[in-house]
Amino acid sequence: MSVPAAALGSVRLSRALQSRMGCLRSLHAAGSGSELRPGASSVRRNLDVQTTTDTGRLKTIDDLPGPSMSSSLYLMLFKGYSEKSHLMQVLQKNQHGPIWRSKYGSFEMVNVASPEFIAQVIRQEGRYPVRVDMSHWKDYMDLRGHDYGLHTSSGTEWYQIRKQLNPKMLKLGEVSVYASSIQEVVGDMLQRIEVLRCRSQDQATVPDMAAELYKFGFEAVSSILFETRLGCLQEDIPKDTLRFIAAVNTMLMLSDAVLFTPRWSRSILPFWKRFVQAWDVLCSVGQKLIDKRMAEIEARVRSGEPADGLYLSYLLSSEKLSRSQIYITITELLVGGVDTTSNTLTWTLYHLARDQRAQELLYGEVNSVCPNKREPTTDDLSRLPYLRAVIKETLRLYPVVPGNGRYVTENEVIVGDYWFPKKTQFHLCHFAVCHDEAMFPNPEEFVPERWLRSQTPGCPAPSFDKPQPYSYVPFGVGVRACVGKRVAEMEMHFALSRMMQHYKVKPEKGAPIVHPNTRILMIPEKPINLRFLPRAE
Ligand code: HEM
Repeated sequence: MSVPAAALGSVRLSRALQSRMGCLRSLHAAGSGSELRPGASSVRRNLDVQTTTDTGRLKTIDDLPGPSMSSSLYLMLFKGYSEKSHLMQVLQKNQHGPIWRSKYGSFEMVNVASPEFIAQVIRQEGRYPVRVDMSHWKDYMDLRGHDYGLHTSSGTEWYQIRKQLNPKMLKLGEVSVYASSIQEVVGDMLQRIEVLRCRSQDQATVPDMAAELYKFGFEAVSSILFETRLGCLQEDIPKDTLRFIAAVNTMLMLSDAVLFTPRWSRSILPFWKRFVQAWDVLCSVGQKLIDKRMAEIEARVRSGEPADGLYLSYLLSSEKLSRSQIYITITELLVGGVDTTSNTLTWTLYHLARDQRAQELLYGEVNSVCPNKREPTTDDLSRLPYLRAVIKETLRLYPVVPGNGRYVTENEVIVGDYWFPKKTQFHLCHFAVCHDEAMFPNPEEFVPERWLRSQTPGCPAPSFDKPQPYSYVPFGVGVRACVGKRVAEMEMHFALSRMMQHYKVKPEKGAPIVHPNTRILMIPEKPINLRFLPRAE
């Protein structure tokens, strides 16, 4: 399953993007050509960027290099890049340099693939940044009279929601209240791994780890957002939970198809109808869970008991968001928070299984901080630098959202010696930067040590320079960066440390090398089966 490009801001050079050109409204103000080319000095005022040109004049989008539409289509249709848009970033950066233009009919976008240029876009993104138009999600919300949530809203409306969510999602001290819920889910996942491996022929292999970790991701984030357990990790998953999972899947799967096809075709083609049905299930199950929790809180308050709770209780009790804003916000948080963490964990295990040296270093570190398989606490996590480095390195190799977007509406933007009018769509090519030899030596190798700043027992002394700012932004950057970052990290850190305590992970015999495909998120191109060998008590 994948999260829609627009939802996570992944503006891909792919089939999705070509098709999107018909759906996104024209991104440039009329006449963005040479008649708008300003003198450098007038535009540089108020802009926090350093730009110089030989002529003293800034260039425009028309001066940018870039592939023709036909050559991009050729790469995608005949050269196998349709699911490898992350590699297309690298290819086109090598061909055109760190800034280039892509044109698909009337849809244009500016790709930037250096830390400096990403920084320049972000510094000029404005107070209320927008990733990309989410018109198809908004159409659904409008159809049903729902409010817009975090992904869909913009301007002050987005800011009003985001302001309420940040304190309980991004403050380290605050997110530690979710630790026990996450640990409970991790415990269930370990039990499931045990059942699956014992059931396998060799008493070790768990097939398709991505699918198993998806269930973990769904359960973990739901346990925080809905303050309830959905049973995703049970042998018999409850019917309503299956409907819920299927609805998230269908909605995301159809999201691009709905965006690709013109509005007039919605009554003829099946996509829109099924998209609406999926959203309806998603919203109704979500709403049912929220209402149930609300009734429980009210009953506790009536009987004089404290209404302690996690995230939902906080939102409900703060009364800063309307009930309908809460419904949609929680649902959108869920949509953003499942396969991002589960795919990252899958890639982490894939690499550790193939790199026993790194796995043993990690095991040694976890074991020294939490001996005898003691469950790590949030305090322990701060004493596990190698654990954090392993996750960081995985997100460098496989930034699960490989390209981010900024549709800058508030400002004109200067990048390098180019000037862009308001309403320019930028594509921040994070994957290309993370795989740039100049930023990260031996970029294709899995080297967690490059993230260590102090000596870790058993590890070589750190010999890597601190990464350049903006060269590593897997959670996005700026005020619109991922709101679930801290929760995601906690989930991944607890899950990985406890898996290491209990098992040595190895690849299946003769396991193939698995490369990523980008279907909006970077997912394994084929199932990853792993052997779990219990560690001695
Ligand atoms: C490995 C895990 C994750 C990664 C790599 C990731 C990455 C991202 C990225 C790149 C963005 C776009 C940020 C930008 O535009 O600058 C984003 C946005 C978002 N993410 Fe995550 N994410 C992860 C986990 C989560 C989780 C667990 C949740 C929910 C609990 C979540 C909820 C969201 C939401 C709601 C947004 C939109 C924020 C807004 O528009 O204000 N993400 N994420």
